[in-house]
Amino acid sequence: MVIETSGLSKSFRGFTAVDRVDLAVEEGHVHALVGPNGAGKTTLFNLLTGFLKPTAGRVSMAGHDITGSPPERIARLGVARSFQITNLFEHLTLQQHVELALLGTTKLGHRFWVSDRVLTKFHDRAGELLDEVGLAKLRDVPAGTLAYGQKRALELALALALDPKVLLLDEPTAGMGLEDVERTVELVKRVRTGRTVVLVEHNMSVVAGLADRVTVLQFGRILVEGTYDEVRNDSRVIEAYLGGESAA
Ligand SMILES: Nc1ncnc2c1ncn2[C@@H]1O[C@H](COP(=O)(O)OP(=O)(O)OP(=O)(O)O)[C@@H](O)[C@H]1O
Repeated sequence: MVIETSGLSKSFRGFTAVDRVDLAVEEGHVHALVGPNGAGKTTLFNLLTGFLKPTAGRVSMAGHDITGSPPERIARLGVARSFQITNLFEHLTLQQHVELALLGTTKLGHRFWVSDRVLTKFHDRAGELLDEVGLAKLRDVPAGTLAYGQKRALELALALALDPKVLLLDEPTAGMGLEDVERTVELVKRVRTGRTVVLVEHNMSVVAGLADRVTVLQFGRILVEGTYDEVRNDSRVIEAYLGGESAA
């Protein structure tokens, strides 16, 4: 197992958002976390990446106990995360974004100033990564001019620049139109090779198309786990979603 949690819990002022979760993610799998709004998916994600510290329980990543470790240490173990909320520099080009991400993976990234010559070294690799996410043609435009789906693709390129063993995707298709959703599914299929992917995803056709394994959360707990076909026909899952809708 590349990711394992045991009894993982997170409470906010007495409210338990993640409740004794035992999650096991197999190496090479695309593992989806689904569940109705407020089920605890994002909180669990934040616990896996170190953005939140658990109230109880343990997390291990690639055999290392990372319980309570800061995000930087977890990232150094080969874990990269693509954020739901884009955090790009409007005026930097796509090429510059990826070059800086690549630079960040080296010791040079800690220097305040780096020569153009050094940046040039990353030029080719950045081009390859942009090509991988379908943005090669737009390499010289400022990120601020990109459409929403393209910004998400750029974010993925920035995560891939870290060459992660584990890629965590937080609602990669949120806010996308059908065409971008389909493109993103194809993209994830391409970049999953040699990696483990954990994704939080609301769109069930995306989950169906990508996930080897699905964990359904409800009220912070694991409700059901299995393949997509197993969980989609499970009466508890149907109930959880219908219950969520009627309450909304
Ligand atoms: N920082 C926080 N302080 C207090 N409560 C929080 C905090 N973060 C999350 N919660 C609560 O924990 C519960 C789980 O939230 P979380 O965002 O993890 O759910 P989710 O499954 O990701 O939902 P969604 O699908 O709507 O994104 C919610 O009831 C939320 O209000």
